[in-house]
Amino acid sequence: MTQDELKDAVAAAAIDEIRPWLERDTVLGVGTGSTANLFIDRLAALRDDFKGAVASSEASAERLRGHGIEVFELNSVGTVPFYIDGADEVNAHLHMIKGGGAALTREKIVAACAERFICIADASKKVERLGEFPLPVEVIPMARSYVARELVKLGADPVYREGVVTDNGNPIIDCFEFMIDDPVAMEARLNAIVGVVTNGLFAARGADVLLLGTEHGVERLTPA
Ligand SMILES: O=C(CO)[C@H](O)[C@H](O)COP(=O)(O)O
Repeated sequence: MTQDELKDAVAAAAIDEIRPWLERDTVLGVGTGSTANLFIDRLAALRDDFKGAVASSEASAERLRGHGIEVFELNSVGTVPFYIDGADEVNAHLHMIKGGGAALTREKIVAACAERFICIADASKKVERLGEFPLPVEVIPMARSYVARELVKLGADPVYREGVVTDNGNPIIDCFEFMIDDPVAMEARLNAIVGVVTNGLFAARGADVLLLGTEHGVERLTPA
């Protein structure tokens, strides 16, 4: 199977996971990226079975609306029963690196408001130790150089993501050569650097369920 077929298989599995719980007033949290896009496309068939969605990016909001799914502001919704999103890396504890698509801040906010985070990913995303994928850090523009120097002190090789501005108007720094032994501690450490808006470690609030697309079918994993 191709990677895209594995992504579509987990998108379908996520639909099966949430379908029994959908009610006419349900507002879902929906993530960003190619796997989330496949989920959105499949969600279109159920659009009359739930109320709408909160999106973690302008791109996902536009895709949802394109399918006739109403998009709500998070502030008007409060909590969502499910947040469904992909990941760049995920470990056995269902800690993740996210933000490859630069949507990490809104993803983390919607995830924080979700009763359950369902991570959908193809098998290439499952790792023993997080960090092979460069960790994204969204920063306030004027703090970019300062934050980069602090990241060097922590052992990272920070690289400014040229030409990328987040939906919040901020730049991204990607941390290369930065293997992470304790994702919960490192997430908090990075958050403490002045000028950091969000870092792409989703560990304090990891996923509750991982639907992992493998050659042998979709595996349903919960945190080790
Ligand atoms: O965090 C993300 C976007 O900011 C995505 O979830 C992550 O990059 C995975 O993307 P894809 O499903 O395209 O592999």
